[in-house]
Amino acid sequence: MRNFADKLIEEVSRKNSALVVGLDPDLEYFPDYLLEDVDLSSDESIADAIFEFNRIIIDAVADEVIAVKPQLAYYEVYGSFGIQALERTIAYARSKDLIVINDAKRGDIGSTSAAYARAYLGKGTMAGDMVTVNPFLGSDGYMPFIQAARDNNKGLFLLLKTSNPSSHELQDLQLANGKVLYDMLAEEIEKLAGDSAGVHGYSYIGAVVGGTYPEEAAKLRRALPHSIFLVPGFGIQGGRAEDLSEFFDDKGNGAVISSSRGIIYAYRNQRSDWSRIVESELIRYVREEASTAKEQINAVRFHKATR
Ligand SMILES: O=c1ccn([C@@H]2O[C@H](COP(=O)(O)O)[C@@H](O)[C@H]2O)c(=O)[nH]1
Repeated sequence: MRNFADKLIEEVSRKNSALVVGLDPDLEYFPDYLLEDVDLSSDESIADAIFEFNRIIIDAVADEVIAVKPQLAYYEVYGSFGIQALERTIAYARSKDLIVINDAKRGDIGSTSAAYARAYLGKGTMAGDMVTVNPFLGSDGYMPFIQAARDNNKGLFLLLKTSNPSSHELQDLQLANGKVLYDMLAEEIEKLAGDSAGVHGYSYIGAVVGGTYPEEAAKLRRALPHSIFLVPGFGIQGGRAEDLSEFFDDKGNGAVISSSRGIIYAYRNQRSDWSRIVESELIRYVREEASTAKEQINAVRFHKATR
């Protein structure tokens, strides 16, 4: 049966891109022209600037990426106006035929997870197509997301091996049965994903695997043949393009690579006077960076496929 992973894989193929752009809007890195008329004491005014920034980024990269990944923290910080900026961003991305992955990292006791799942995988204005889920409360914490994804033909990514430097502190813990925690979780995910594979062989139940951990990714790729990996950590966090082949399968499928700051603030690496750039320059730097990232990813994804 077709599922959301099929749609994701077909979009990667249609656009020849496995790149996701993260929308982590931070005023500190906005060019001056975007802040000229902003009242920095007003969350409403800031939220308008955030949406405007996102709109420009989406227009700049829409042909180069398959999805946007709003990081919810950057919207929640501005309260209800921030949430409105998120809702407008989601609607705008959808109008450009982009998949929306809400990076929410939600997870709670079952009843609360069910409410989160309705919010992010239901039909409301904050709902995207996929959501990141924290599975560390156990199966009653993540099953409501799986049910909601199945019922609404959407998808999710369970945190498995995250990109941050201290992810080993808990995720790599050796258990009494001799297994490592993330390997154990991978076994649980595969039981669910193996039963819900779509026509391209992948489930709508994916996993987050950090681009900073290619060795672990190689092992997890074998353990999870039915789960698409959402791979953050590429670029600014140190994940290297040449290591990304470990995240893909032999057909060049099975992973989407996310980059936030490296793309949306690309102008900061190009110009020491970046704060003074005008809109046409912002668009050019961001588009060029997205195009470069897409090509770098394609080089390794297809390299593995033909090896
Ligand atoms: O393991 C994880 C899970 C999520 N993230 C999120 O992705 C972006 C990364 O931003 P960059 O600017 O590309 O470093 C950010 O929103 C994180 O919260 C992650 O980095 N690692």
